[in-house]
Amino acid sequence: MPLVIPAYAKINLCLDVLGRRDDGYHEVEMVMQSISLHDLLELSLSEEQENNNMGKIILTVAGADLPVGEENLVFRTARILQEYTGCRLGCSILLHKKIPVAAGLAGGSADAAAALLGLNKLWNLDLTVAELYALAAKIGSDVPFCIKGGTVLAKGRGEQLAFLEAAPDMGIILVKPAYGISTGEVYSKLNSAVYPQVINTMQKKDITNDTNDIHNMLCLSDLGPPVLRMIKAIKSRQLPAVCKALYNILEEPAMKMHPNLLDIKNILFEQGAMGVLMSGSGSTIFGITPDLEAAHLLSKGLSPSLGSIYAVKLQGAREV
Ligand SMILES: C[C@](O)(CO)[C@H](O)COP(=O)(O)OP(=O)(O)OC[C@H]1O[C@@H](n2ccc(N)nc2=O)[C@H](O)[C@@H]1O
Ligand SMILES: Nc1ncnc2c1ncn2[C@@H]1O[C@H](COP(=O)(O)OP(=O)(O)OP(=O)(O)O)[C@@H](O)[C@H]1O
Repeated sequence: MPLVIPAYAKINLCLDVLGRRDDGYHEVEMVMQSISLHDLLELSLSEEQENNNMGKIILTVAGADLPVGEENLVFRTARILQEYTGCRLGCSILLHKKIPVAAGLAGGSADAAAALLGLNKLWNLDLTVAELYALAAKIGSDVPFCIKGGTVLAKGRGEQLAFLEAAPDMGIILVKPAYGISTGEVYSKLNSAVYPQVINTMQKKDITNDTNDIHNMLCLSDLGPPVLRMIKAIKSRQLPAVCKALYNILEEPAMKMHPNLLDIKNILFEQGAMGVLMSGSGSTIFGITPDLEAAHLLSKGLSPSLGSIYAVKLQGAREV
């Protein structure tokens, strides 16, 4: 029997950029939220070997036209785990892709996190949660969040996490236009005049994801107004307050690249969404409804010409 691990997509309820960093990334403050839309990874042991006696990594993708070698984050994650642990076992992974690609929904990152969790079990690696987080951060900025998911404050380049209380229940409608957007390109279009100072990452305290640091980050740090507003709104458990606090600084550069994103946003509002925002670096626009049923109902009023449409609910954090 293969080991089956779900890989949940995310939306960003709030995404603020504080500055440019000297390592090519941007310093961010975000509130991230897992949603029920997910890929599935089916993992089993493989006896096949490479020429150098390393176990072969065999990846098959169903449901999307994606590379199955080093360019795929799942393959790369398996290779990184072999290198880090010296494990010589191989694996066969079947990736059922449901999360649209280059959509701002962290599809590849979710798959990488699921591969970390799955291979840790399949290969009996006994890696600690702290080790999993450190490896996740090497793979991509969104990967650490995808390990547990839930409702999370993320800082740094996205890898420093503080787990928040669950957001109030809501339905989510996702509209993913036919085109995808490159994350790097959207970040690079942020007006550098707004971020004249480059942050020296060597001087930054290396915050790990252990509970004490998480506590410190929430209590002591001077969070910017957008994430503070969202955290307060979540605490209040009032959905209209959450909708009012939705914020994504990457919307403007993404909408300059693709003006039709603004049309989608307006259509979702017209159709009765309580709040609407672009997720991550796009291209998905999400709308908030009181519950899943309302999201399904709203989706029926949307033209399929807008793109792929999904009605989903929130997903809580998983036990790791
Ligand atoms: C837009 C978000 O999805 C919001 O959650 C993330 O910030 C992006 O996370 P991701 O896709 O895992 O990003 P990565 O694969 O680490 O980086 C892709 C590219 O995005 C840009 N990037 C990413 C994260 C960040 N904090 N600053 C950046 O400038 C960099 O140019 C980087 O080369
Ligand atoms: N397993 C994977 N699933 C999806 N994309 C992958 C995967 N592995 C590699 N990629 C590549 O990663 C790129 C970004 O895809 P992904 O779907 O993760 O973007 P995204 O949802 O915008 O990510 P994020 O929200 O983290 O910025 C694509 O160009 C794709 O070819």
